[in-house]
Amino acid sequence: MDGDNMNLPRLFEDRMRNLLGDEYEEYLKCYHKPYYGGIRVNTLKLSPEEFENLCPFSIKKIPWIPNGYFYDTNEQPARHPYYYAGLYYIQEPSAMTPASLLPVKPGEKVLDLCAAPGGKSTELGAKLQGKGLLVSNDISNSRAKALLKNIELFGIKNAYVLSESPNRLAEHFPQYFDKILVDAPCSGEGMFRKSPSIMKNWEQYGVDYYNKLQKEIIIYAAKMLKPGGMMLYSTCTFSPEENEGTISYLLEECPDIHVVEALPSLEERKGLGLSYEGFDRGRPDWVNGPEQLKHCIRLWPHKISGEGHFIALLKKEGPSDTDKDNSSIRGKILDYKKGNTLSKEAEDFLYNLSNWDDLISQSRILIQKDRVYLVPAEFEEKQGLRTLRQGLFLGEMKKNRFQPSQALAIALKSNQYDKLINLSSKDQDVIRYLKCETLTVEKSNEKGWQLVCVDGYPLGWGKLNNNTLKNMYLPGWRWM
Ligand SMILES: C[S@@+](CC[C@H](N)C(=O)[O-])C[C@H]1O[C@@H](n2cnc3c(N)ncnc32)[C@H](O)[C@@H]1O
Repeated sequence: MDGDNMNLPRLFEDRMRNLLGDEYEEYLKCYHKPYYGGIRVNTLKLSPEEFENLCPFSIKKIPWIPNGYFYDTNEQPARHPYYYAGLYYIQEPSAMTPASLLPVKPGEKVLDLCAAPGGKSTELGAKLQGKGLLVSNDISNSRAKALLKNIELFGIKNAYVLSESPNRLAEHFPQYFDKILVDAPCSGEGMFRKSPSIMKNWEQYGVDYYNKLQKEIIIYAAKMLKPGGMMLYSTCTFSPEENEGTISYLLEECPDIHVVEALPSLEERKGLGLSYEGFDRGRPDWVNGPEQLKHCIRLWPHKISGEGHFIALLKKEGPSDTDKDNSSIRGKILDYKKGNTLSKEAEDFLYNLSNWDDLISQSRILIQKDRVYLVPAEFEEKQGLRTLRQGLFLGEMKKNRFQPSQALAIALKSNQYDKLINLSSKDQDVIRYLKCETLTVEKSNEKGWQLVCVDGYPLGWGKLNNNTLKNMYLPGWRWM
């Protein structure tokens, strides 16, 4: 068996043969197997059990991800209204592993340094359950826009989306974060099967180019980690230089950081109903590095049902904060610019949402010009950072009207707003709504803003006048 019909770079083949020895033939067979599609449930909106009952596709549990499923790749989960309701993220199964193994607790300050398009940030945000702070960053502004959309679609309220270089962030956030994820740019060897075009990039830049970048990034990340904090480094590549090599470099530069065990104990696994069968360990011998690299995790496509990943969980020495749930922080109306206050219409709209008190007990209101935001109470405003989003954009005050935002609609639960238009996912009107068309509805006596839902999950706003629903769905998100 060989990978010839994949046209793998010759140098890559030689390197892999060298690394894998007897296993190399097994590894090559993967290039002739179908791709594994994965769906990860958004636990901000529903539980895995609720999703299993609702799911219109045939799915099977991913053994190592509590909220992850394989789906039949003949199906198109991105072409379903539930996708537009933010009920799940479509993600390759091994790429679900890093965020699932970083032990994030509600109330913590979490950084995702290389976050776009958000595959891991959306899970970190879900783990925070609306409490604490998520800073999601990507150096690329265009990629950060895709990240922003996914953060909003997931209904994450307590996120800042930034587009900065790691060194600028490190200047602003010294020893600030409880948890950091560094899903580093890499040579992408684990992506060759799914996206053969990545091979050209590999040949052009090579392993050394990325390794230099990774070493820079991980040192800046280490500077932003609190004593006692934890950082998870991951790549989707196999080369030892970019994996054990980067971690070995970090351990030398930062002697207060150590690799720790990332997988739950056998007993915990049983309790959680999870299995890590096929997971391999890091290889200190490949980089002449310290024994602790054995705690790293290697996912190989010939050993698990996924494309492959490298993961290292790291801890900085120092006391860990055990209970971070900061629900005691009381909310207050915070107006950064004196003289700007909520209009009566905005106040009426927002204070009439059920559980509004709960929302602002974790957050503060920020008004900038006519735009109203709910920002995490934990965050101190940082001047001069390229910011795509600060907390949850609630809406805009326009003369004597308040226009609620798409982000607010999708962050709400249907029981938080009393004027609902709830469509069935089988009703063609759902697609018409998502295509931004005007709908005719039977409800005629409730003028004004309506929250349009699919099977009880919010999609966006509409404005009702008699039987006509003016479509207020965000045009940039519409069904194409
Ligand atoms: C592997 S991808 C991240 C994927 C993302 N974590 C996810 O799960 O959707 C790596 C990201 O690093 C970003 N990147 C590239 N160079 C960087 C740098 N010098 N500093 C920070 N991020 C960088 C890229 O724009 C890219 O989005």
